[in-house]
Amino acid sequence: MADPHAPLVVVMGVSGSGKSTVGGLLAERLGVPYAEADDFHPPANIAKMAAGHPLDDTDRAPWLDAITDWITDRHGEGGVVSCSALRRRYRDRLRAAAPALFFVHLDGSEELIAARLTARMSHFMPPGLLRSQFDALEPLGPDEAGAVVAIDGGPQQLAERAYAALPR
Ligand SMILES: Nc1ncnc2c1ncn2[C@@H]1O[C@H](COP(=O)(O)OP(=O)(O)O)[C@@H](O)[C@H]1O
Ligand SMILES: O=C(O)[C@H](O)[C@@H](O)[C@H](O)[C@H](O)COP(=O)(O)O
Repeated sequence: MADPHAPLVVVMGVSGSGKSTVGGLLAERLGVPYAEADDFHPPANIAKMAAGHPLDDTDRAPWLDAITDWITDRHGEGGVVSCSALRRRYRDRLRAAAPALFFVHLDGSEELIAARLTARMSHFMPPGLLRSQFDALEPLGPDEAGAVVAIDGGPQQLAERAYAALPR
């Protein structure tokens, strides 16, 4: 039976902030399924980013729709999805699928994230797009259910910080 208290969490932040790493560990800790937002992009979006161009709202629409469907399916069952969710209106869209959706924003300096991105191997996202991600980023508003987690620390430590930040 569905657990009405099963947490449904979006791990958000700019490219390279650690969403996939921390999201996977958090899902394990919670014992709920994990989804990687990059898997929801149409191939054209991946090609555009790989070619060094930031996505716009039109590109992101089908991607957000697909993530919204995943969240709708997990509503009442719990789950963790990594998704940059940079703009408030993107988060509003995701939240419409599950009003109790909780956002964990992985927050760190551009310098630290650029260093991690540059070291990351075999990924389509060029580090040169990081500035555009910070430009698009709208931090969580005071009326949004969520928490900011600082990314200075190892993956397990950050997953514990994220876990501790979830509503009880
Ligand atoms: N807490 C951390 N400490 C050091 N390196 C990290 C940490 N979290 C993630 N990384 C590394 O930084 C890079 C970006 O992390 P990733 O999870 O892919 O970020 P995102 O999903 O937000 O793009 C990867 O190479 C990952 O192994
Ligand atoms: O909306 C966007 O501009 C993209 O979705 C972007 O935010 C996302 O971060 C990329 O898919 C790169 O993937 P990583 O975040 O895993 O680097």
